[in-house]
Amino acid sequence: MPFSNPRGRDGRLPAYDGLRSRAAGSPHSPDDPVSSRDGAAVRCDGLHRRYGGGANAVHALRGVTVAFAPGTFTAVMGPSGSGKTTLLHCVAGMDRPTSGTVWWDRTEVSRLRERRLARLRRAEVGFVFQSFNLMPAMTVEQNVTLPGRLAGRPPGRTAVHEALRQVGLGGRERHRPGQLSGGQQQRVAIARALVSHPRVLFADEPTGALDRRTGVEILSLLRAGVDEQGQTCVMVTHDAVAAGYADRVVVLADGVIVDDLDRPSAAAVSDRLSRLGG
Ligand SMILES: Nc1ncnc2c1ncn2[C@@H]1O[C@H](COP(=O)(O)OP(=O)(O)OP(=O)(O)O)[C@@H](O)[C@H]1O
Repeated sequence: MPFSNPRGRDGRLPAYDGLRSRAAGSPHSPDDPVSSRDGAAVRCDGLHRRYGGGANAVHALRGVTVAFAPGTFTAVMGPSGSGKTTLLHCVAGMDRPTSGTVWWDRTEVSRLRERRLARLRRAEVGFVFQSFNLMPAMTVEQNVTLPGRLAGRPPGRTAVHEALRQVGLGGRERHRPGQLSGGQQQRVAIARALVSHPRVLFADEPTGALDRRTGVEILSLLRAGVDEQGQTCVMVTHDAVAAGYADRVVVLADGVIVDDLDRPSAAAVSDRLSRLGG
């Protein structure tokens, strides 16, 4: 879905009011960067992911090494089937690489046993999906608290209300997802992802199911989280202009990184992708 160019003539992104007031309380604010072996919030080294075996094996990732610095917004792009979602799932601890390592700060998560990984993932990683993935029978408030409750660290009521207020949904705590628009549901998903102040927010095509205007609101919200809270965000997208909200664009093709672009224009991204056939 195409979006209008988010940057003004001065190259700046439009301001968004959401999330601003949480900056001071964030454990990952720009003044307090997450420390790690090399300063990265999350990194992976030599990541391979093979699905199946023998003649039917699919090599989705073929040696990906990439690090995401704290307080930055990265877009992951590439043709369909290039391994974007697989990379996101492996780095977010939702899938196991066949070989290679994934680090969150000083913890090598690719070595952790399932239970410990699940607990750490719920506490340290936020995930926003294209299809929102809310529980329809639960209220908005219950949806936002669910990952924390599963991790044994339920967020306080004040934190939940504050997170909802910051995504523009104050007063909707008792609504069910079915009573909200698509954009509002994605805002609930963002509040759910951010309420625990995750090390990294991963988003897989977060605007893919939304109209253009609503998509821009969601991208602005993600951008504001980076600018105002020092949130680290990694987003898979097919849209070059959506990628314009990011600081950096990592381009995948056939399971390897073929480009790593610093604040490219939408035109430069489109050109790179069209040369890849994406
Ligand atoms: N569970 C699976 N079993 C087998 N093959 C898979 C599985 N998941 C992904 N693949 C394959 O791995 C490759 C990479 O898939 P992936 O979904 O990561 O690509 P993508 O770049 O995110 O694609 P798209 O843009 O179409 O969503 C594809 O060839 C895909 O068919």
